[in-house]
Formats: sequence, structure tokens, C-alpha cells
Amino acid sequence: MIEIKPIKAARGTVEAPSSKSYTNRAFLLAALAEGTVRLERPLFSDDTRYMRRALEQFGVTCHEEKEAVTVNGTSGALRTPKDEIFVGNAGTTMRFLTTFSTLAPGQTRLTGDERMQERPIEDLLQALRQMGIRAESVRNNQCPPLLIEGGSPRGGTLSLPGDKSSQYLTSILICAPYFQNDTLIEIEGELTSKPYVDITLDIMKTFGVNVRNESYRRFHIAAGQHYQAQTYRVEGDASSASYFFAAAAVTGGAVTVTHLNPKSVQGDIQFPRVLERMGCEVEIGDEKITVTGKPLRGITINMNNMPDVVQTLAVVALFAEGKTTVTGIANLRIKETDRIQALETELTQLGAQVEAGDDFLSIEPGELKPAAIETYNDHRMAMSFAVAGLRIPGIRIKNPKCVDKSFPDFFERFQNFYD
Ligand SMILES: O=C(O)C1=C[C@@H](OP(=O)(O)O)[C@@H](O)[C@H](O)C1
Ligand SMILES: C=C(OP(=O)(O)O)C(=O)O
Repeated sequence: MIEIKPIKAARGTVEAPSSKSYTNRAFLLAALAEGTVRLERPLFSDDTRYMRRALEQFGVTCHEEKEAVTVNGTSGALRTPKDEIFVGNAGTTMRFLTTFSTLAPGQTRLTGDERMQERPIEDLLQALRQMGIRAESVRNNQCPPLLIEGGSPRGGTLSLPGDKSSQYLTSILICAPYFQNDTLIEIEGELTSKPYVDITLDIMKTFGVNVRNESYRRFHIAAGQHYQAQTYRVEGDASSASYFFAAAAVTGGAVTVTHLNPKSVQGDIQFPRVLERMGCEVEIGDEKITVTGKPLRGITINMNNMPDVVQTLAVVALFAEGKTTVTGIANLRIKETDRIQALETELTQLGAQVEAGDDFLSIEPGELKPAAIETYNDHRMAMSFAVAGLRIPGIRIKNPKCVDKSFPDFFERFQNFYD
């Protein structure tokens, strides 16, 4: 348990850690590339460590330096992992490796922690089965553990529901250039979390592979394209930066976050604009963004493009005048925890009036009071509610180590910064 001390106004400059989403994609592209790829400034955290270790089980050799990892590309010739692959609760690692496993001969078994074994993946398995691949949920409950029988996936036309997670689509997109034939992925229904697909297309392009995106409904990938060896620098994580911007917003301070690409395709790079709508001032610099806190007003906003900063916004809403309503968030219920329920419980504990539905949450600030915050082993619960502790005396965060998933030194950076 860690206690957060209130401060007058958050002021200063802090560096964002590197992007979890880009790092895990970069590892996979590098593993498939022809030749050696040097990844500069990858994120070192639980989720990316699980990815790297898994790749080593597929016979990919990596060499770690201080701020870089060198990956020896396999040109797609993977070894069958001898042992089951364990990925903790890293959604990207589990989902991305599911299609990757189809490129290795023989059977690959993938599993994760208790929560990962409750996170659905059946839509992706069904899409892989359309290529004649054997892809099974071992307990037949639509969730990991999985058994994937690899070979030479044939590609062709695949249909994939888009409403639960964009990670299924990313998983297929990354591997499709290595299928036997061209691939057409047809999305059923509305695709959720679209900017994460933009991240996928962006890094694939940098590595030399093109995808034709027809309005997020159909994606065409030509077979025979290859990822090219290169030095690739991972940009900063816009989701991780959100907690520092929120600190400025709720305390009326001014915070600059560096190691950020203001032109990034990460959806969460727009979070400062959300704070701007609530009343803050935003200044965009070269590789940095500054947010200055001002009196805040509640807003109504669809956050489907920014699922990972909904918790940050919900905490900021505690300090705004009037109600904040967030919509478009149904898939928050299948992330590290049921985030809609977790927010409802913890915000209510702090004294807010909260209404939650299948895909929305509304927060009416009330008289705020101290509490021990349950994190439900969700890194974003820990980091978001730390922000509340800058204003409300007596906020304690249970199980703060859960931040290791994406931002291992979060509390050091957060507290050093304000001391
Ligand atoms: O592709 C990615 O890197 C991610 C996609 C998002 O998941 P969904 O597409 O399941 O919303 C996001 O929540 C997750 O943290 C990272
Ligand atoms: C949802 C998240 O992660 P994942 O789905 O990759 O486990 C997250 O980091 O907020």
C-alpha cells in the first residue's frame, strides 16, 4: 500500500516511458524481419518482457543493452516452442502471439494468469479457423489457455468481428504478409479502438509492408512482403503521460511531458485536448506537451478511440464543476479488470455519484473523502487514483506493484516529481 501526499500545484517536467503498444509490435516485426533489427528505447515492463521471452521460445535471439535490444530476425522461420508460453495478463502479447503461433510448425500452447483466462479471444480463433488452422480454447470457454496448430496459413478472405478488441485485427495484420496468399480481412460491425490499428499500420509501413485500409471495414495485405532490418526508435507512451497531465489539471499546476510525439497516431496523444475541453490550456512543443490546469467543467465524450485513458479522465472528473459522461466504452469490461465496475466502486468510495451502464459511465462530483483504493491488479487503476491523492488527503493505493505491467517506475517518477 502506498499513500499519496496532496500538493499545492504540480509543476515541472517529466519524461514519459516508451510506448507499450509500439514496443510489442516492434518486437514481433523484428522477429519476422530479414536480418538484424536494433530497437532503441523499447519499453522494459512486464508486458514487453513476456513478449520478448515468448519470442525466445520461438527461437528468436535477442540481445539486451542499456537502452536498446537487438533482435535477430528469422524471415518467418520459427521454431515450435517446447514449453507452454505464459504471458501474465498482457493482452497484446497473448492476442498478437496467437496468429504468430500459426507461422511455427507444430503445436503451440499459450496461457496467462487467472484474469487472462477470463479475457475472450474466440473471435480471433474463429478467424484463424477460416484458414484451416486448428485454433482451440483448451477449456472450450472462448478464453486462453489456447492450443494453436501451426503450418503455412493460407490467407484468403477472413471475417472478423470488430466490437470486442482491435488487438485481434492487429494480430492478423502483423502476420498476414507471411501467409501463402494475399489476405482480405472483413470487419463485422463497428471496429473498436481504431487508433491502435493506426499504430499497427504505421509501424508495418516503417518496416516496409503496406496494407490497404478501406475505411476500417476491409483490410488488404499482399503476400510476399517482408519486414526490413533497420534501427527503430520507440516513441513515448501517450497513455502513460496522461497521469502527469491529469496531475496538472486537478491541481491547477503546469506539467510538461517529454519523450512524446505530438503528431503520434496513438489515440491517447489527444488526451490533452480532452483536458482542454474541460478548461485546461495545452501547449504543443517539439517532442513535448504542456498542460496547464484551470478551473474544470464536466463534459460528455465518446472515448472509444482512447480506451486506456478513460480511468484518468474519470478521476479528473471528480474535480470538475458538473457531471462528466463517458460513452463508447463497452470493452472496458474485458480488460485487466472490469474497469467500468472498478471505477464505479472506487469513485463512489471517494464520494462521487456514479452511474454505470453497459457502455457508459457518468460521474457527478460530491464531497470527497479519503479511502484505500482497490486496484484489482489493474495498473491504470493505481496510476489514475494516485492523481486523486494529489488533492484528497489520505488516499492509499493498494497493490501499487501492479504498475509494473506498463510503467514500472511510475511511483518514483510521480513522487520525485512533486517532492
Ligand atoms: O493494440 C494495442 O496495443 C492495444 C489496444 C487496446 O485494446 P483493445 O483494442 O482491446 O481496446 C488497448 O486497450 C491496449 O492497452 C493496447
Ligand atoms: C488494456 C490494456 O492492456 P492489454 O489489453 O494489452 O492487457 C492496458 O494497458 O490498459
